[in-house]
Amino acid sequence: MACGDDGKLSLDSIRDSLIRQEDTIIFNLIERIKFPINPTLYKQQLPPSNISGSFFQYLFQETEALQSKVGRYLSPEENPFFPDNLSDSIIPLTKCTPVLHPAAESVNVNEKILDIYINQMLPLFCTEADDDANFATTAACDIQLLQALSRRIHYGKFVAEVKFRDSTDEYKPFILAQDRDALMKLLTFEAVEEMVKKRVAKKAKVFGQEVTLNDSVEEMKGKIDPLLVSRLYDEWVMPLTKLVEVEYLLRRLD
Ligand SMILES: O=C(O)C(=O)C[C@]1(C(=O)O)C=C[C@@H](O)C=C1
Repeated sequence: MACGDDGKLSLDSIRDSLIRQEDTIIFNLIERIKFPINPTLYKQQLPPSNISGSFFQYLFQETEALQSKVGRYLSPEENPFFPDNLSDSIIPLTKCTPVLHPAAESVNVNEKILDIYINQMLPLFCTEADDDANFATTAACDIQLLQALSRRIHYGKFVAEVKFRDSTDEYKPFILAQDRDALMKLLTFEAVEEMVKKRVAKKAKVFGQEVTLNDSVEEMKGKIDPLLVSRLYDEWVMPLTKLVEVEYLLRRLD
């Protein structure tokens, strides 16, 4: 959502952005699964070391701190994983009318995303082969992928805002009653979710194809299992997006 795009805010335009973000997530996944899990990266400090926490945490925190200095977290689309570790931006804030309610800043599910990523996603997508010692490169892929997942999931704030603006009378009573279940039901479109699952599986098949100059139409094993990508969206990406939507709506009238 670029600065000044408020007038173009519609459910269709927000969904178009979610569709484009699928490409980023799938390409980043393909990059990450070139490497095994590399568990040492997340578990222990690598010697010699005077850092606290895992090597991955260190790299991620330092990356965020640097990106924060150059304005990454001035964007309402970006949500930090380590908000307590950020430096002020040296880039001045662009003056544009905020699209989201100010309470949006307090909605951040990155702790959940990181936990699911390390403990459930990586074992599902990556081989458990021995560490290959490509720790820094693996972590760089992780950071890109986690930031893409986080951006997609927190886009739920924009989805919720547009749904609230389009159907204020329907949402308002449930927000006033702080009724999570009713909000969840109201914002859910099962047919859309089915389309998303099918589309990401198809994209995974196409993006993961081996491209050769040999014209014989031999089916080759793709770089990524399309069913796993569909499962990623079904079990984590869409439920977390909906959680963000509910959390945002609960605060929308504050
Ligand atoms: O497109 C929407 O309406 C959304 O809220 C996004 C989304 C998703 O995460 O893709 C989430 C909930 C809906 O049930 C359908 C799709």
